[in-house]
Amino acid sequence: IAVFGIFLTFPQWIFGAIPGGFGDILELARQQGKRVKVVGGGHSPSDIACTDGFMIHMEKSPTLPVDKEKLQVKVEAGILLSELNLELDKHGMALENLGAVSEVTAAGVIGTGTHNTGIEHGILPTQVVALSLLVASGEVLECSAAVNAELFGAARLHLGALGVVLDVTFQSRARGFRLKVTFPSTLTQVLDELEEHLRNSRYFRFLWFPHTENVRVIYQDPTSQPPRSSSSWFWDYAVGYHLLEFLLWISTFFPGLVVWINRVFFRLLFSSRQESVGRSHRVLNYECRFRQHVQDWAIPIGKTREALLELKAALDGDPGIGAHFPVEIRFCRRDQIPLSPCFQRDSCYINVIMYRPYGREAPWGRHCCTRKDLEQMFPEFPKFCALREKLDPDGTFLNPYLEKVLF
Ligand SMILES: Cc1cc2nc3c(=O)[nH]c(=O)nc-3n(C[C@H](O)[C@H](O)[C@H](O)COP(=O)(O)OP(=O)(O)OC[C@H]3O[C@@H](n4cnc5c(N)ncnc54)[C@H](O)[C@@H]3O)c2cc1C
Ligand SMILES: O=C1O[C@H]([C@@H](O)CO)C(O)=C1O
Repeated sequence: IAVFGIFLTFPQWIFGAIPGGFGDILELARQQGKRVKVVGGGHSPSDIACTDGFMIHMEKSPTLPVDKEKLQVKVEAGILLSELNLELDKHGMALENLGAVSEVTAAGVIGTGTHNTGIEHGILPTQVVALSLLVASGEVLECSAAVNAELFGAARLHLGALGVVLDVTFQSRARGFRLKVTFPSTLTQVLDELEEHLRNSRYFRFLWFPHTENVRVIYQDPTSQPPRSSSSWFWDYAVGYHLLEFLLWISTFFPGLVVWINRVFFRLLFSSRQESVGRSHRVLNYECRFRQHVQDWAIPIGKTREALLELKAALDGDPGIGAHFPVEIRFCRRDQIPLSPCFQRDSCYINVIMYRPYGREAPWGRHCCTRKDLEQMFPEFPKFCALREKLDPDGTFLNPYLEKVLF
């Protein structure tokens, strides 16, 4: 938490009652030469939301109007998706897609471009149809495809760099159930059958178990079937969480154990076909277990086979590396959001994890992308930077992370 920061936990409506609201904070920060960051659920596995200036935290915000005709809902920026899921459920609605966890906020998920999987679906920011943004000048700008369209595009994946998102309007869908089907395969087979899997399921992803050929295929599509569960506390938690954490902790002293953990746990927990039916948001969210480092890379979908076989060869070629399972492979449809990893191309996401059993540090590298790299990866990056500089010439919303990595 910032040393000099003011940790403001008032929901926006309190600030709305104070003349100027968040605008006063910007003014105060300006007078004290401080910068301002907004934190959502604090779930980004990086320093992107950190600051030594003022930190604004909006929470427990009520939802605003639901448009049942258009199936749209306007929410305050700080609402957790876990709260929104329940609110929408009351209205017979649900978000089209969600990341692995819902303890994240409406403005946070468009801060970093949260995604799940589904080649017919984009990343979560593509579900946003409007938002309002308090910019450094103190002005509140309404943004949508029709109003301030260029800023709307940039603000749908804003990195916390454009201002304070005050509210977000999501396009949702009718609520329903999803059938989750999981079954074993091999890396070679799933890569050979990739097109077929992408046709078989609109929400297809798979988990590869490093140092093995083993893969767990997952389909999680809407269904009219009634709810049924396949979970078992013993296998999912006693073995799949607590025993795994203990064995990974042992492996921090004996790294050669990781290969065996990947093999044995695949056999124990992931080598049979399973089916279950649950509420959409419950199936899309999943158990992420204990503390971990994560890096999620997006590549052109056509490079999926090449990238994974290269990753496998690198691991097989270096017996000193013990890579934890799973490497999670997901797919998202192209979009027109300037800083989206799916900008104008269908993408494959490769999510690499390294658990930290009982908090014990694990060997982990940070991504080393610089502005130069990002200008190559994101054609619209210079335009985003120019827009950011125009809106916030004094860098009020910057922090060391954004300056090091982006600007
Ligand atoms: C267990 C776990 C599982 C995850 N699973 C997935 C997954 O499946 N897919 C995926 O893509 N990601 C996943 N993530 C990453 C997560 O979805 C993103 O990091 C997301 O941005 C976190 O949302 P948050 O509300 O916690 O935002 P924070 O981390 O608090 O902030 C994210 C960014 O948004 C900015 N911000 C937040 N609120 C505002 C606001 N009101 N105005 C302006 N800027 C704001 C912050 O300054 C920061 O730059 C996971 C993370 C964890 C910890
Ligand atoms: O950051 C992330 O964390 C989860 C998962 O790796 C947690 O175990 C996920 O899918 C992300 O993109």
